[in-house]
Amino acid sequence: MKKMIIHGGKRLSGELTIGGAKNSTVALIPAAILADTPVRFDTVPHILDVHNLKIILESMNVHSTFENDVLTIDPTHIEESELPSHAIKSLRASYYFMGALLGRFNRATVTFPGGDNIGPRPIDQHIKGFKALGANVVEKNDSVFISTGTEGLHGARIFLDVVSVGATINIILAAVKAHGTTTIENAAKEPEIIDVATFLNNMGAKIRGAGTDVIRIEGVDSLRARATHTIIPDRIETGTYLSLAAAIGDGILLKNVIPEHMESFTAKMLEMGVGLQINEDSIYVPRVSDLNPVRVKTMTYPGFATDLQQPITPLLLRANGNSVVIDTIYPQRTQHIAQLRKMGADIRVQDNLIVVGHSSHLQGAHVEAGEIRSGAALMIAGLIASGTTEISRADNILRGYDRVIDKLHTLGADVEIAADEIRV
Ligand SMILES: CC(=O)N[C@H]1[C@@H](OP(=O)(O)OP(=O)(O)OC[C@H]2O[C@@H](n3ccc(=O)[nH]c3=O)[C@H](O)[C@@H]2O)O[C@H](CO)[C@@H](O)[C@@H]1O
Ligand SMILES: C=C(OP(=O)(O)O)C(=O)O
Repeated sequence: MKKMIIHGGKRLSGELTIGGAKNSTVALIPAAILADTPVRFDTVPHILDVHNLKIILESMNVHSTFENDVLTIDPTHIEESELPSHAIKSLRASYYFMGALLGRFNRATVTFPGGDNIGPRPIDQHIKGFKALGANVVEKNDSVFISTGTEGLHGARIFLDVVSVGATINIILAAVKAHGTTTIENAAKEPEIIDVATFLNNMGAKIRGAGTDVIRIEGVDSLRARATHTIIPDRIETGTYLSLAAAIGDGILLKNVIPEHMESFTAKMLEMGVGLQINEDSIYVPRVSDLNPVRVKTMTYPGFATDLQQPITPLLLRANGNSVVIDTIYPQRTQHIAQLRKMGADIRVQDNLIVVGHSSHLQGAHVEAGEIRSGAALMIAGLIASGTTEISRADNILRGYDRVIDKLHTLGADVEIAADEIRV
């Protein structure tokens, strides 16, 4: 494990370019094994999740190369094999190998995924979808065994009881080569789902309605890549830097942004009084003086993303009054609270709400990144704080933030990654 060391209190300025979306990338890489040709992705983020997905691919004799933001994957010699449980456990999205292997081989054995510790994360809707497509699913000894008879998967109508990004994508991956038509109702609408559907459609898949709550998939026999797929910009990385820029910036320009994906977040910042300049594919954040407190309630897309409730918190600490945060997706996603309090933040849980009060001074401290987005919140708080902040378990940040140290240096931050002390 690594630690992030921040010497805070410096105003930051300049410009940076947002990377490809982590939550698209971690679905696109498993989706690549459905292809009968090599595939290429551009603007791939340099994150630990990609590194671990490459290890999983390699275990199946799927070679990949990653150079200059371009990831090339050759699944033409894929072999069924036992997937490395350490890599599978390192990220949540390894569950996409269930749908992708099922689509490719009509069977899959995958260890239960790992990922962020943000409260219960069942996968019952994924399993319900696989079963509806005709698969037999057995959960045993921390693994999920999925198989079909010789006839393979067939199309089905699936109504999701819970709106789930992962279940929606996993069912698409399984259904894309199934016999007949699959309909997913009450599907999730996140932009990353459209990105995955676009990639598959450009290879010959027939997926309609991605981005709405009804998705129709007509199964096809073969998928062949014809062009490089450019991954959409990461809206969570964008929101994190927007928060950082408003909290401690003297003028910061974020490039490679899709402003339509950011509306719930930018609307909240405008409500706070941040004079954002929103352009076609960039957003400029000027220096901010007074900030209004706001209420943040996380919802499925296009609502305010759960993955941004922690990154916006350091900005809420600067508002002139009490803000309130309610996470309806992951109510237990509160690891940042105790850590921010160590830095002198006025943040507490009250009647199931997170109340964030005005905190005029933050002091550097030893804190722990229990998960990716609490890590992002601590990183911003550390940049604001006087003195030195050491964030242990910083791998949780590196898991999903593209070249974060380089990007912070571009803005003038004093930050580095170091090996954490060995624990016995
Ligand atoms: C790799 C990836 O894309 N991760 C994102 C994805 O996670 P992930 O796809 O795992 O999250 P889901 O959209 O599935 O979860 C949404 C809600 O549904 C519940 N649920 C989900 C599946 C299921 O079978 N049963 C069930 O009850 C979950 O507990 C949660 O309360 O969407 C989350 C919600 O936007 C984000 O925080 C994650 O960053
Ligand atoms: C929860 C997240 O990631 P994952 O689903 O990969 O654990 C996140 O990106 O905030």
